[in-house]
Amino acid sequence: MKFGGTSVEDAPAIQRTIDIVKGRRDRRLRPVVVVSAMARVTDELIAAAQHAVEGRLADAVALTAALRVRHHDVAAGLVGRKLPALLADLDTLFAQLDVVLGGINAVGELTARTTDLIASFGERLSSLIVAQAFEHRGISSALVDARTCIITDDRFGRATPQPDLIAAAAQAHVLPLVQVEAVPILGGFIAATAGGITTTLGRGGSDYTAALLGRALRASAIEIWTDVNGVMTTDPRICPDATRLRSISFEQASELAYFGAKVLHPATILPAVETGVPVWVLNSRDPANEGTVITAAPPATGRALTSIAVKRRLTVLHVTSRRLLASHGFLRRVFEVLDRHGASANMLASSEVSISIALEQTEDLSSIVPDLQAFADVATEAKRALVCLVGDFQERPGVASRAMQCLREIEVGMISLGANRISMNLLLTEAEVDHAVRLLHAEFFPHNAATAAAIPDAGFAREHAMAWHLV
Ligand SMILES: Nc1ncnc2c1ncn2[C@@H]1O[C@H](COP(=O)(O)OP(=O)(O)O)[C@@H](O)[C@H]1O
Ligand SMILES: N[C@@H](CC(=O)OP(=O)(O)O)C(=O)O
Repeated sequence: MKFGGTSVEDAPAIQRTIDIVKGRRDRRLRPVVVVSAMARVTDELIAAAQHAVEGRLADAVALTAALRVRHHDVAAGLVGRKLPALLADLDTLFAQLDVVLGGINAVGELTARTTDLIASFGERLSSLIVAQAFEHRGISSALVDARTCIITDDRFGRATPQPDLIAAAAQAHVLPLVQVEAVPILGGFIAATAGGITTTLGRGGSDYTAALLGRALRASAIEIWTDVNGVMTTDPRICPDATRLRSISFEQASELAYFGAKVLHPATILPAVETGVPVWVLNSRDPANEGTVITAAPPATGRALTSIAVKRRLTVLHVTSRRLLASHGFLRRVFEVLDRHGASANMLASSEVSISIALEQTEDLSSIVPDLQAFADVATEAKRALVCLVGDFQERPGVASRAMQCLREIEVGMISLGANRISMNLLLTEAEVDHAVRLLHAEFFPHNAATAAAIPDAGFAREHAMAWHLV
């Protein structure tokens, strides 16, 4: 069971989280709990590191002081007499954090490795509080440092998990607790190399931690508890009339997650696909809601589209070969550059002598562009966003033309269709993307509330949610 930042953001949220876990235990299930940092904490830790490296140590320390007050306040609402000991443990972590920030400031350098160390404090703090809060509620639990279980390579910032090492570590550190009916509590997102250096799984990576542990422990379900009723027809922050999907396939959910549906980390699905374990997305503010179940073969919905995702902060590189004809080998050279920088293209369009590539703004563009300019002309367009329409494009051939007709007044910079049977991607400016999503959502989900009620329930949802257990 993974509880995201919003599910542990304050004392009432943590109490709701404990109620949900207790509900599972009352049904004789044996949960393992993964928690994220409290909402917005990871962003603030990274901002503090940025202040420190840019010479503003006072601003960095002011941010950590505010985080300290917030964590103290949350702890005060949860643990009764054990509060002084918990505050002392929290302060030990805050003191370590300030030492690292001081080091960043002194050296004037912030590496990916140090950023991971700084970011790790969010989950280390939240898991400490949550574990104590469980104890205070009389639920036997144990804090497990995720860095002893989630072993990765040393690709700091987005490390790659090592499944065999994770399986062995989870069997050694987590399973014995489950067997004595204690609830293991781990921070998500954080990990370590086999040599013990702190890494992270990339932003939003707590979902991935839960899925990795689920596979390692052969759990019979992975539950992602968040602040919405499940995977929706689009981001409800863009379209408040978005509705919950009762079920969705691994394949479609993975596409949505990769192309920006923040509700799920893109890698979460992989361990579940390998073991065939269902992934549930559930609302910790409304635990009675059935949520969304992600499985290999969900029931058909009869809808043309399943959902619409948005990925922002993209930059397009228009790369044109200087040899106008016979540019044999040109694409190979372009991809070699991307490969060298570990950059992956979110979207591509090509002609004989040119290729347009949408990359995440965070890629190392200041190195990629000069490397391409060694053999090509490069023009860039920043502030682009990708809209990903997910559905069954093979069964419903008219979807693409309907989408384009609907966006006739919006400039679409690139289109990608046909790479698979389940998605179509459109590239727009960031300024127009919300409007475009609202138009598309109104077109494909016109009477959303009414249609949702009319779709037959997956039927197995509630029963299935109650039936999982560790095998
Ligand atoms: N298709 C979608 N379905 C549901 N939520 C979505 C979707 N796309 C984006 N979101 C956003 O994802 C948010 C949940 O993700 P996140 O903020 O990371 O939660 P948590 O803190 O629980 O990990 C929702 O509040 C919603 O705004
Ligand atoms: N705290 C990390 C990991 C995470 O998964 O968070 P959340 O579950 O709140 O998206 C982040 O902000 O990236």
